[in-house]
Amino acid sequence: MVKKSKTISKKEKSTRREKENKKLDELKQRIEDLTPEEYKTYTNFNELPLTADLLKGLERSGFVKLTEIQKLAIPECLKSHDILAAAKTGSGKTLSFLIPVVEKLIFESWSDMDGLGALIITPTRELAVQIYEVLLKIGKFTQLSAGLVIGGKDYAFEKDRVGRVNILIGTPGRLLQHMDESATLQTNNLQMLVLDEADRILDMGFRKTLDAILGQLPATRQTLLFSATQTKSVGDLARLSMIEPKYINANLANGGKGGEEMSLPESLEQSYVVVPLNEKLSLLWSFIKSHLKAKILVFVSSSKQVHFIYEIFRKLQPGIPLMKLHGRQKQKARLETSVKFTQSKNCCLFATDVVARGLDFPAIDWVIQLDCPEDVPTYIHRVGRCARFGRQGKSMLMLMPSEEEGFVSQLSSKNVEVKKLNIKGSKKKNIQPQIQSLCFNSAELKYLGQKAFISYCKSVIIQKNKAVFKIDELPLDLFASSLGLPGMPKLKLPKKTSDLTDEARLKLKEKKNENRKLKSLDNANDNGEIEDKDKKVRTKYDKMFERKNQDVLSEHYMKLNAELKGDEESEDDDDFLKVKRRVDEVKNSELPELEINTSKRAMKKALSRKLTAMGSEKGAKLVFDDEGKSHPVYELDDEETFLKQEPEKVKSEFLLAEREKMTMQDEVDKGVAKDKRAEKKRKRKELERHMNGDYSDDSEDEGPFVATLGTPQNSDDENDEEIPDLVNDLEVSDSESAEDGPDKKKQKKWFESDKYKERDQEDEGILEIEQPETIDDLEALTLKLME
Ligand SMILES: Nc1ncnc2c1ncn2[C@@H]1O[C@H](COP(=O)(O)OP(=O)(O)OP(=O)(O)O)[C@@H](O)[C@H]1O
Repeated sequence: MVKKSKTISKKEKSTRREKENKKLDELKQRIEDLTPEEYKTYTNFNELPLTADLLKGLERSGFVKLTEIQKLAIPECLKSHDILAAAKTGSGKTLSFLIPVVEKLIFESWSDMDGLGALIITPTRELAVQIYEVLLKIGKFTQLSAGLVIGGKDYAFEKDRVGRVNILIGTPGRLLQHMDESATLQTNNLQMLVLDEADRILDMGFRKTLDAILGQLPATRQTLLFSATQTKSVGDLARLSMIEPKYINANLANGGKGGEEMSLPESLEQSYVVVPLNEKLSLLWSFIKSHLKAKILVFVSSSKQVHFIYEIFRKLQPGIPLMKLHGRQKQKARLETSVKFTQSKNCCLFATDVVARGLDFPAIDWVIQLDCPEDVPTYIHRVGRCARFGRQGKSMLMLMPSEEEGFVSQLSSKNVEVKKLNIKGSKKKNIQPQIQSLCFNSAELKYLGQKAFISYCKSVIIQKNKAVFKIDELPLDLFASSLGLPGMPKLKLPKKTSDLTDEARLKLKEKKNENRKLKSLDNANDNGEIEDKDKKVRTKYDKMFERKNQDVLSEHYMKLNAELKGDEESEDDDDFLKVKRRVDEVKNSELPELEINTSKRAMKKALSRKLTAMGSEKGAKLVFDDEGKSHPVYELDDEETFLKQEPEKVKSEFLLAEREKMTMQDEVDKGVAKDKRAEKKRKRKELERHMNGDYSDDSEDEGPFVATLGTPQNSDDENDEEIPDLVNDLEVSDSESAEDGPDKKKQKKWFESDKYKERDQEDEGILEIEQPETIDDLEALTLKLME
């Protein structure tokens, strides 16, 4: 039997269109007539004058009741006002701007021909992904297309498609890159600009990039600014060309704690402890060990610290899954960690402030701040990662004695009351010896520790808030020991930390946020591809020698590197915080081994020898008497001097030092023995292979050395240093791109998977869609949304 296809006549079509237009006109009228008195009484989304397609998307996504900020902001945004909105963390700001964005374009009957209609800018990639996910869910039944400017696709692919989306979400650097480079991206028709976490985007670090973006947008657009901590700077508003903006503060409306602008959820329990810098890691360890069933988010100041703590704790095995997330990771790793952390019930994530803003991880039990945040807004955003949308959550801030007074008073001046906790001595376990032992046995860990030390010092020095951050009062030598370092890395600190001018600080922030890919586009070819002129295979050791701040690695490597580089000055531009160089001491005799043989195995052997040498007895120090005879130093001490040194103390110190040496030597011996066993095994296998007539090259086989020195993450993160901060590649899809794009196969396959089951629903052909888990999922979902 031939199925009759239902064709719609032209007349039917135009009647349908007329009906739709009539409905839209009615809605527009309702919006115009809507008064605050009226909308303040609303409780559900369906009371708002919203289009049926969007209401359906909201309902299917489980959004029924309005939150305070949604009730107040959505009607005013729909009325086309410029908006400055503030509301507590986790109170539903995302929907407050996404709903008006979608509605605005529907009211304007926006189509692919109209180009970019709305631009949503976020400070971090993870936040952009989250907003994109929410948009896909609620916009499922609309005809609009959306694009996400984030990692993984090649530039030419993006360039073609970026011009065909209606709503674009991204981070400032990558957006600007597309505005500058993609001819298809036309912004002159833009209706709406949204800055989520506006104060962060407007802050000094993003200033130049944002100004360049704003310069390309039409002034007639509507502008929405959302954050938990809002700017009211007149200068900022002028920069954004906002016209008589409406201030909406949901915190004041529902009487948040203290009626403050920066109030926090009532369900959040906040506390702080006072702990010296050198005891922080031990305290963190003890905390984690006593909360193995919790979901914990730990904030530290820098990527290097995250990396180091993660590696150390991983080796010490606390008994809870550990993760790390920071801006120097590859985009893929960042997204994978976000997904994993979202899904985990008990785990501990070490992160930088890249996670502090806007990210919505479900059910975090504890937010721990290992390092003091730069200001109160940052504190609020960090603790706001838990106790979201009515859930319970706890936070603990670690303050050093020198920070306590300053920061606690700054918190209370903003009505943020934090309870002081005293940790019982018995609850604390000192893990310094274990960290020292780990660093002693691993040059890589020691290197990470040194980098972590420098990054932390740098993060303190660049702070403006001198009532809290006082580098001169920190026990830096003890801190270095707590990171397992044999001594303090040699830092050249500015004479007075106040020497750092605002301009220097601004430069540093800008440098931190700058899109290195954008910068490198200067060297791009016509397709926008960046050509690596010196492309060659780089070994782990090449990377080691290419690292910035080489000097902290060890004197041995430092000397080698200086010689190899012909004593060039490093390009490290941290001119206020430089490590002193000692290149003059290099001897040629030290070079041949590395110059000639850099195969992995040879390097492993060399390092193993180095470790052995480090553990072995050093030559004894001798002094010479008048007759030229040598004696051990202690022999020549007279009794009086000897007694002055408190013999008992000297004896116990000597015994302790010897015991430590023996423990360390034992570890080294074990390592050497293991190496030898592995080498024997390799030789035996090689012999067997040769006997079987196999003479293939085996120079790249992985031996035990890799297992001792590095970790899979390490090698990743070495690359990370090279990776642009905002490597965001676009994932845009529309029906056309799905037909002809290179990813067609992949997308098709994705739709065939049982994740996205099509379900016939009488007249609508509704898609039942599970939560997307990967970027590919998202991409395909976008496609479906636009079909
Ligand atoms: N009306 C609603 N009904 C049910 N859940 C909601 C509603 N609005 C938001 N949520 C949920 O509340 C959580 C927090 O929302 P959202 O991320 O928008 O908060 P936010 O105010 O932007 O937080 P932050 O200041 O940290 O960025 C999300 O999981 C979201 O799905």
